[in-house]
Amino acid sequence: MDPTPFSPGLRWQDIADILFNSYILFRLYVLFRGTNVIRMIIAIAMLWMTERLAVNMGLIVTSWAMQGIITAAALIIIIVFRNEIASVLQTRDFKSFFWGIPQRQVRTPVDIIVESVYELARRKLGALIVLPLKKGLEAVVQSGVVWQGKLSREMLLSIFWHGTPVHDGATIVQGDQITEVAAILPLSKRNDLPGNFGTRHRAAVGLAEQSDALVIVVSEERGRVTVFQEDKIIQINDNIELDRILREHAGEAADRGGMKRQTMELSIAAMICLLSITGIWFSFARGLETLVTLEVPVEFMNRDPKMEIFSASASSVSLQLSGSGSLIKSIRPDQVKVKLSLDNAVPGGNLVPISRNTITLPPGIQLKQVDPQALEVNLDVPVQKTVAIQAEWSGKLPKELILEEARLIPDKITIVGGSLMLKQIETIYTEKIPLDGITTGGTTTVSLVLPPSSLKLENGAKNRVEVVYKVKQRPASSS
Ligand SMILES: Nc1ncnc2c1ncn2[C@@H]1O[C@H](COP(=O)(O)OP(=O)(O)OP(=O)(O)O)[C@@H](O)[C@H]1O
Repeated sequence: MDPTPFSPGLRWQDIADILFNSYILFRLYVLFRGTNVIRMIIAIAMLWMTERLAVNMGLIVTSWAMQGIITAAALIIIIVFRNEIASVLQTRDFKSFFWGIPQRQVRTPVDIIVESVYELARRKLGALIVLPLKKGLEAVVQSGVVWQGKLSREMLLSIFWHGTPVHDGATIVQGDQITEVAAILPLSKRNDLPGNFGTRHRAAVGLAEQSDALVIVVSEERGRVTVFQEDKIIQINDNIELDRILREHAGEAADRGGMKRQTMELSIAAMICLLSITGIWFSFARGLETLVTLEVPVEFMNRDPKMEIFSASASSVSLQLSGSGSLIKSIRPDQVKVKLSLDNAVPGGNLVPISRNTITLPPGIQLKQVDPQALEVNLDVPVQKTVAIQAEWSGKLPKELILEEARLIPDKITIVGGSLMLKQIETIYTEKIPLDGITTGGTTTVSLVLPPSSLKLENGAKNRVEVVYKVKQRPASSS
């Protein structure tokens, strides 16, 4: 099939690659949407794009600085938002990582809060309850104790009971969950606050000023309930009024998750994920084509177990590969393999071709050239043979002497090699023993010469023989 102009040579694996990674990115977005983490991730993605642009334009210092900022920002995300990340991960079940759209706002059980607040007021237990809306609170609230518990009247009463170690500070309620307790809120610096407002009330005013959260205070001294929203301070007269205000706040939160709005938001997010991954994929897999030559060792497979490889014309081959610069740079040696099958090999010489399907390459890398294109591989059945050893003399004795006798110890040796090779070998020679300079008999120790390197001596046999020789005066008649 002729590939489209947009996607020259795009394989089904490439499409699967893009779709799979886009889906993973989309799932991350779904998990973290609405939190500050996602805003930071988007900021990092934009920095990364700027960095790529700077690299392409050759802006050395900008790209270098961007890289540093990206690394620092990634660390900052993990450190600053560790509670938010933990709370997202802990409140989701395994299935929701891969499927489904978690409701961003589970409706806050207003009646439970109203009932608990009035019970706290009746018992004169001081309380500070925060109901966040859209903005994350990490930047303004000093995190207290992460608390993953379903909201209930009993839970709220026990948190603010004096004997509890976490009764100091604020409790944060998200949807139907208590997510944090003993949190420290920023104190307001306003100087027009009523005289009876101590630090609890001042902390409530401070948070309401700096976020869109609604804060409820139960006064320990007077048992009064006050609600703080933006710069408003609402003295609550009865539970009906509190119920109304909380419902308005919860309704606003739920509205933000309206179906139409949500579908629109998720469709745009899915689109952006798909476009980003496609962009990354193309810049990664289809960047400027780069060539590289690798020397790869050859692996032989499927050899008849009775036979051995006695020699091969090369132990490695040179592969010329092409692909995008980033893919070429990321090749690991274990990803490139040349595996030659010897299942049709016969004893003796075999010409084994190195074709494309004997070479394993990482995805996205193309083979341009192989050198050599075939290997001469010598296989044979290994056998043993005992052969005679002969001394190899070189040079000449002084004129008046002749070699009377030469004895080798041992005079036979067992060698191991391919049956075809051994058929032709009856004698093994010593290395050259120079005759020049010999004037008397003697003994010398010399090595053996094993002609083809594939021949070996039997296990334990020494590669040296002793040569005992005698010389005598040449008879006058033979000179
Ligand atoms: N910055 C803060 N963040 C969260 N909670 C705080 C903060 N400052 C004080 N608190 C809470 O307020 C309590 C002290 O309340 P304090 O009596 O000073 O305030 P108040 O406004 O007079 O309240 P109350 O009417 O209940 O006495 C502390 O024990 C603590 O639980």
